[in-house]
Amino acid sequence: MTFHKYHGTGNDFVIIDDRAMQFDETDHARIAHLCHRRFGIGADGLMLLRELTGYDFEMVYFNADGHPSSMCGNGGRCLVAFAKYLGIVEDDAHFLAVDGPHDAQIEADGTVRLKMQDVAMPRRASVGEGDVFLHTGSPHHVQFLGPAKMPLAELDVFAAGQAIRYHQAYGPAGTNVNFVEVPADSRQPWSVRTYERGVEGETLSCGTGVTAVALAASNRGAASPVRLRTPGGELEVAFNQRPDGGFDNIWLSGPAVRVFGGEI
Ligand SMILES: N[C@H](CCC[C@H](N)C(=O)O)C(=O)O
Repeated sequence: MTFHKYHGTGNDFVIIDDRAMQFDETDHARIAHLCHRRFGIGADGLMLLRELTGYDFEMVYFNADGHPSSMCGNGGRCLVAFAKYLGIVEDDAHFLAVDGPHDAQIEADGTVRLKMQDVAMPRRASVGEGDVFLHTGSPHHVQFLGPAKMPLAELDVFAAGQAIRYHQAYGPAGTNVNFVEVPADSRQPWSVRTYERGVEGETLSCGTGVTAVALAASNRGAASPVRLRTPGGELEVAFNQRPDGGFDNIWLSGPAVRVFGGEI
């Protein structure tokens, strides 16, 4: 069976064209093995592209722990790029993911723009002074590091992220955790580092995470489109804020790169 390795600003994935429905999605141990950084191919997640009536394709997503999870923004962008690589789509895509339908556009330079589901108004997080929580297809806790706090580059994201991810306030499902450095000028990129649930560590970027950060930053002076700087590269989030404080017409944009392929 052929696999394809993609990354979107360093958030990386094993992708399989499973239109023939050959892959056993219940074999969580095998998925975790394929994502293992030493004993497998290595990835933050694995995705299956499958056929579905009424859509160009269906996105089936698993975290590196081998279990299915909520929406993956960078994964969705990579799967659209893969669908073009397969010749399934040209420059527009309409697919179904775990959180519902998504539209996407592929620009001439390869940038993939992914429309996200509407997002409710951010709510005060029940852990962390001043922290907020949003669900952007995946659950995200957002902590803005004020000037008095440690610089983002020096933060122990694993320890700080793990403590919030497993905090009782988030129950057994937990959450992803994003730490944000507020730029002096809100038009500059907002720097983000993310601890990802289901990877159980820091990823080089997180698409639904930077989406949560951009929307939360809109209440701190950021205006659409917001540029987000992650250790894996730069992403952009455009959005409309509704009168009720929620958000719609949300687009996550950035690169999606095919790295290599092989057989498993
Ligand atoms: N780990 C996330 C799913 C992947 C999110 C991330 N890779 C993205 O790009 O949105 C979760 O279990 O909620």
